Amino acid sequence: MKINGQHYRTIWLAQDGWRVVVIDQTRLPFRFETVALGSAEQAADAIRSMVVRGAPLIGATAAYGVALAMRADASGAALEAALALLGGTRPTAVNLRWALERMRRVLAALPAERRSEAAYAEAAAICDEDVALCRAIGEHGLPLIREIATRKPAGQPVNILTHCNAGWIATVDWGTALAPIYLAHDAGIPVHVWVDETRPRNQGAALTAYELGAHGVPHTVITDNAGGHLMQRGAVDMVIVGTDRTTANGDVANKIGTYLKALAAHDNGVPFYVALPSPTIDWSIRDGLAEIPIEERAAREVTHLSGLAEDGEVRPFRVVAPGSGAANPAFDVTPARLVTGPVTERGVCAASAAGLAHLFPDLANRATA
Ligand SMILES: CSC[C@H]1O[C@H](OP(=O)(O)O)[C@H](O)[C@@H]1O
Repeated sequence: MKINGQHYRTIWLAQDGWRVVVIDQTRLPFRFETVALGSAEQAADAIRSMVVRGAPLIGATAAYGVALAMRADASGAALEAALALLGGTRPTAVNLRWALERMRRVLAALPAERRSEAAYAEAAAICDEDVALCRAIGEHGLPLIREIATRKPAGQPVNILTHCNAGWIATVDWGTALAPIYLAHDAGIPVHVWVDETRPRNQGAALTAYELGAHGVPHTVITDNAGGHLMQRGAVDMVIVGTDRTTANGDVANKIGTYLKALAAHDNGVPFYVALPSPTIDWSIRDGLAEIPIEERAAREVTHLSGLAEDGEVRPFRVVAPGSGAANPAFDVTPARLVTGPVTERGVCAASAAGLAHLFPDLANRATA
């Protein structure tokens, strides 16, 4: 996407042709800073610390992390060590496992001397495919917004609520949940986005608001607890969120708080869509609550907030009573029954095993083969 007229992806090769440059998302929205990753260890640290975040971008960064490892040592042992290191960074987003398994499939079969070049090529392919997948999600989600617009009074915007950040910053480009919104805005359909701040890391207030503002999309940041109130008063026409792992039958793991939005949407008859690129589908599981690992992050992410201090510096502030503990589950699971429809790169379907298998027979069959 564009920032100040310049087009960016979220990950690219440095001019030296081998280090991997990423945007440091922990510094946004107040500082636009990049980091050049030079090793698998640095890539793992970037994922673990959320310098890079978002399921598709985590997968892409891990793929390049393997390429960095192969450039240094292309032995079989080094490959397995890199896969284990990167695979242990964050447990919920299945794109990480998907990308690493794909890198293993390509590289394990090659002689060591060909692995580095092949790894960079495969990581680049994963990135290019992600851009295409996300753009296609935008195309398939656009009619959903357009249809609501036809039922609104002339000039009245379609009010869309989103949670966390599933924009271009969470992917290689375009985003997932925000892709249909960008396309609707660019097509001249009046849209307005209610942006959940998304405690504790404030991906909504810091990243989604930053993205939408840069693209000129009207939006309002709200507290996480305001969404149900707005839905009760008819101020939300649809909800669209991202996902970090969706089961074969449509159960959705996404940022903590998503489930509560789905409950409020269900109670108020508001359509609840999940933007779902196929690498985020875990075909091996069907019970999200029982089988999706939920990341527990540090209590400090709850007890402290990072923000712009009066002196213009970005620093953390304590917002919880000293001595109080904090729990920090980073995701929750929304059962398929609360999901109106996954919006995938192949279309919108029912949130069910049949719905997903109908759109992806090639992937569903491979999983059960
Ligand atoms: C397009 S994936 C975005 C997805 O990732 C976020 O999690 P995190 O910020 O912890 O990486 C959140 O669940 C978003 O919906």
